[in-house]
Amino acid sequence: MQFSANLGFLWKELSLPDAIRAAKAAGFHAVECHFPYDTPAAEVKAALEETGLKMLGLNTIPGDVAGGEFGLCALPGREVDARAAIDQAVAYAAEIGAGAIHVMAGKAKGVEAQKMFVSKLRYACKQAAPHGITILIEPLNTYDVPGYFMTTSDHAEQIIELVDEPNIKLMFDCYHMQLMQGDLSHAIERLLPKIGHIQFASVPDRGAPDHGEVNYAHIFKVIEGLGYKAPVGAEYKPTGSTEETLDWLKDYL
Ligand SMILES: O=C(O)C(=O)[C@@H](O)CO
Ligand SMILES: [Mg+2]
Repeated sequence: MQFSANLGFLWKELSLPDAIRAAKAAGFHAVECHFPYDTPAAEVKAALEETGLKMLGLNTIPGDVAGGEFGLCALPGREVDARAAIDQAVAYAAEIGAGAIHVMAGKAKGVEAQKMFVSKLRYACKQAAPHGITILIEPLNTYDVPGYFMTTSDHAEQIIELVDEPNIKLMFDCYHMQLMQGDLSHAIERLLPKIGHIQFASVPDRGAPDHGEVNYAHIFKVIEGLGYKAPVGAEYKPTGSTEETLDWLKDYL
């Protein structure tokens, strides 16, 4: 098994380049992040080159989070902002050699939101394809993000079918999926051909994967047994320092 450190949550107190270095020192095989845009891409690229780690993915901007937004690309009427968010993510990802972009839908419901999201995803796929970048969509749980457009893997599959582009995939976050639907082992097996990235955290507290209602030693065996080789994303919120939460990783180094 290989693991990616999600630097949106791990080593959050460090600058992004230093967080990349910390992930390398801890033994992670790759990194991923949420919103890298305050850090010049050249600095991130230099840290990736120095450590030899790949940035697996980043997100489109969430919009006005303090004002309740969490993504723009399914919001009817926000065409210009959504395209700008996608253009920004593609330019940044291309510069640092990132493999994927999570296009964040936002909080919206209904037919117009669905039309908006599908059309923005087609746009994102087309912009990303020349750079070899995958577009990811991620259902989020309704406890953490009430009102988010997409909350189940069934809905994500429907969107992927409607978009109908070769470079759109599902971000299967075990944390969200356990909260929304459970049955993780079967779901991962069934959805595997559509999965572009897997993430994990304990449930329900979104901590390290060594406690809570999901047995990740088992889930990692399932993933490995299915022949999934890409690094799986540790996207959890450390209590205290990140290093203190990494005992689980030592079993795989
Ligand atoms: O919240 C998550 O889970 C993510 O993976 C993020 O990309 C969205 O904030
Ligand atoms: Mg996630």
